[in-house]
Amino acid sequence: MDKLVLASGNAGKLKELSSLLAPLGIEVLPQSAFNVSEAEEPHPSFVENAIAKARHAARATGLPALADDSGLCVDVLGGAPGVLSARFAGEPKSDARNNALLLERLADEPKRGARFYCALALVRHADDPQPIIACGEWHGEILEAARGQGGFGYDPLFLVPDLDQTAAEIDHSLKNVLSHRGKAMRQLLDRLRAEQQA
Ligand SMILES: O=P(O)(O)OP(=O)(O)OP(=O)(O)OC[C@H]1O[C@@H](n2cnc3c(O)ncnc32)[C@H](O)[C@@H]1O
Ligand SMILES: [Mg+2]
Repeated sequence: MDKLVLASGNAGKLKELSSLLAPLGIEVLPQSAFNVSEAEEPHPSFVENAIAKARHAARATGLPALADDSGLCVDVLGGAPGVLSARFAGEPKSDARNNALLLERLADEPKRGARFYCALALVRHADDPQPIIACGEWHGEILEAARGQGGFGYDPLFLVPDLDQTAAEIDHSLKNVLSHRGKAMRQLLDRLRAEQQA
């Protein structure tokens, strides 16, 4: 494998995924370079949606594809917004409206535990029967007001308790060390390396 398509249209994710993939030393191209349309994400689990997005991009490009399906799961909301995180406040997708709705749902709520979850799926071709799957979680708490300018999505509301900083206040490289996406990607890279050595 000397080339990989990143099956995502999210600029924040693309930036994080590209820097996490740098050690692999292969050419990584966003699906926008091939005009790949947005995939359907109809499934109830992150893993299923990640596989669907990876297959869609591989089918459209003829190249191996890596997809990320991720989201925020809030304990007291029974895991919502979960797989609906990107469209929590409806169409069109808006981080600002999603964050406002999350604050509204948690108004006067003392229990604010939450986690980010990331499922990565890599397919070598569209019908690959053995996708490489890796998942990661990042635990934190939802603040009552946004803090920080970095990151994307729900980062300004996601407090990392040990640091007393939000995911939007820590720098990009520290987020990649701690995050759901960073954890999942390190696992995926280990599996890929093991496969290359086998
Ligand atoms: O499907 P693609 O094209 O990859 O882009 P998307 O933004 O629609 O991505 P998802 O369907 O996986 O939805 C994930 C949403 O979860 C949120 N999210 C995921 N990872 C996050 C992170 O690291 N920081 C903040 N929010 C995150 C953010 O709102 C995303 O839009
Ligand atoms: Mg999506």
